[in-house]
Parts: sequence; structure tokens; C-alpha cells
Amino acid sequence: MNKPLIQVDNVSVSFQVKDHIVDAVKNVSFNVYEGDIFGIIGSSGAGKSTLVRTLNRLASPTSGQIYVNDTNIASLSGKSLQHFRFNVGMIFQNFNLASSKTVYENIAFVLKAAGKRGAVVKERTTELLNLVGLSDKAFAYPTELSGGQKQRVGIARALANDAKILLCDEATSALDPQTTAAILELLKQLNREFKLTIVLITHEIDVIKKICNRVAVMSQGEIVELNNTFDLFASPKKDFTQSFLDIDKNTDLPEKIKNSVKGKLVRLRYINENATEPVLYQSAKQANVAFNILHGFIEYFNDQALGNLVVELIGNNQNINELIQSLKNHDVIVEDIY
Ligand SMILES: Nc1ncnc2c1ncn2[C@@H]1O[C@H](COP(=O)(O)OP(=O)(O)OP(=O)(O)O)[C@@H](O)[C@H]1O
Repeated sequence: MNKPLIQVDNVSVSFQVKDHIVDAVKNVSFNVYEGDIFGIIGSSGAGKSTLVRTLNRLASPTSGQIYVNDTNIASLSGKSLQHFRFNVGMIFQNFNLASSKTVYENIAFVLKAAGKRGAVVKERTTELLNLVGLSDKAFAYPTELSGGQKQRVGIARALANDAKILLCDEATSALDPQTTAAILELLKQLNREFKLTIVLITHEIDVIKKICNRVAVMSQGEIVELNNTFDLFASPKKDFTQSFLDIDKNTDLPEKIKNSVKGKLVRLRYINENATEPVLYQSAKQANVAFNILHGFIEYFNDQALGNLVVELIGNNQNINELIQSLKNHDVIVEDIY
């Protein structure tokens, strides 16, 4: 496997609050690879913000190490820390724009902070405005922008000094679904065109499904499960993941149908949406098992489709087991419901 771009080793973060200690992040380890869109999902208070803030040294681990490009970031100071921060941009839920500056000035400001002057600033700012689709808003003030436009300025600013990593702290949580989709599309484009590595934290399952290739599920300061997004949704290993990500879809069956089920109820998950029904049909015929499809839907993760079927199997146990084995041999994930 590639070398990690970000390596988080046994990181814990605790806060002293009056007379007690809050363990916000507990012994967390994971790697992020170049080109990843790495999602961290969890409910409020899970420790996501604290964890992501350690990645650009906005917060410091109480214990553990973080390496970015093989450099232990705790060792950085002065110019090397400043340079590191140019390389790791960040965007926020509330955009954090300077309200007294125009869009152009908000972007130019961070370029000037990095020592750039004159034509270089003008050229790069114009380029960035173009990149995020805001060329016509250069001289508008933040109050004159929609939420989506404000976040585009945030993105331009975060990437201004050629950041290789973008950290997103609930960057779309304040936006409506349509604007969220447009911002996620822009992030995907930046990831594709510039190999921008993105670490995003969110409590929105749809954000993870739409753009992340890998995801960590966080609860109470710990990473409960980490996997490729597709595999995590297709076969979660932990009950917490299953319930948090709302994967338990058999609840979608109306009571009347559930009560009428006489055979064995299973959920089938499969990658190739075209292949499973024929496989099910042929395997069931061979095993002498009858089946009823009670529920079905296809979910999309990035560009990959995951088919789901809830099926009642009717036959003797041995035949049903034979059918289940045959489905598994065809890479269908079979899960008992009851
Ligand atoms: N500066 C701080 N001082 C004291 N406690 C803190 C501080 N920052 C965070 N915490 C606590 O650490 C825990 C994790 O908070 P954090 O903001 O990282 O969670 P989160 O998953 O990002 O939640 P949210 O989505 O609500 O922001 C919480 O119990 C929070 O109260």
C-alpha cells in the first residue's frame, strides 16, 4: 500500500474543565492516503472537531503523534509551522470570512500573509475565483453572498497557498441540500483535478455516501469502525455503525407484510445490480427454494451501486442453507433478519 500522507498514531486529547477531565479523543489511530476523501462521521460530542483540529495543530494531542508527509507536526515551529499551515487548508461550517473585506480581499489577504505581492496576488486571486465559480462576485461583501457562495470563498482561501490537504469541519451543515450537493461536487472536482486530499467531518450520512472513499465512524472519542465507504455500508462490522448509519432497512417493511412472513427473512446486498436477480432465481431453483422479494432498493456511493433486497425464503432448512451458500459464492452478502 502507498505511504500515508497523514498518519495519526494513538492520539488522545483531554481537556481540564474545572475539577474534571474531558477525554474528547481517546487513543485514535488511522492513516489518510494521498487523494483520499476521508470522512469522519459521528454524533455531536463524539470528538470529531477536536480530532480534525489536531491535524493542522489548531489543537494539540495530550498524547500520541501525528505525521504529515513523514514529519512529526509537533516538531514544527516558526516558519516551518507557518509553511505547514499553508499546506493544510481548512473550511468551517460558519465560513469564517472577514465581513469587512470583499471576496477578492478575503482571498488576497491569505496570499499576502504568505508573503506574495503585486501581480502574483492578482493573478492567483483571479485564478481561484475562477476555480470556485465566483468571478462575478469579486467585489461583493460576504453579507451579499449566499451560504454556498460564502463556502466557495472559504474553499478558495483555504487552497490559496497551494494546499495539498483540505480539512472540512461540517462544511456543508449550514447549507440546503442543493447547495450542499454543489459544494460536494466542487470538492470532488478539486480532489480529482489537483489530487487534493480531503479530510472531512460531518454528522450527515449523505455527505459520506456522496464523496468519501474511506470513512471512520466515531463515538465517545473513539473510532468504532474504519473502512472503505462502500464496504462499511455493505457490511458494517459493529452494531453501533449499523444503527448510526441507519443500515437496518428491514424496519422499512410494513407490519402487515412482516407478520405475513412464514419463511426465513434475509437481506441480500450485492454490488452488481444487474446480476443478483438471475443469480437468486437460478440458485433458488437449483436448491429447490421458493422466494418472495419483499423490498428492494439501490444505493449509490460515489459512483458505485449497492443493491439491497429483502427476501423471504421458503423451503426446508437444508435447501435454504444450500441456497445461501450459493449466493455467497456469487459474492452476495447474506444477512439473516429472522
Ligand atoms: N476547548 C474545550 N474545552 C473543554 N471541553 C471541550 C473543548 N472542546 C471540546 N470539548 C469537549 O470534547 C468533547 C468532544 O467535542 P467535539 O467538539 O470535538 O465533538 P464533535 O464530535 O465535533 O461534536 P459537534 O459535532 O457537536 O461539534 C465534547 O464533550 C466537548 O464538550
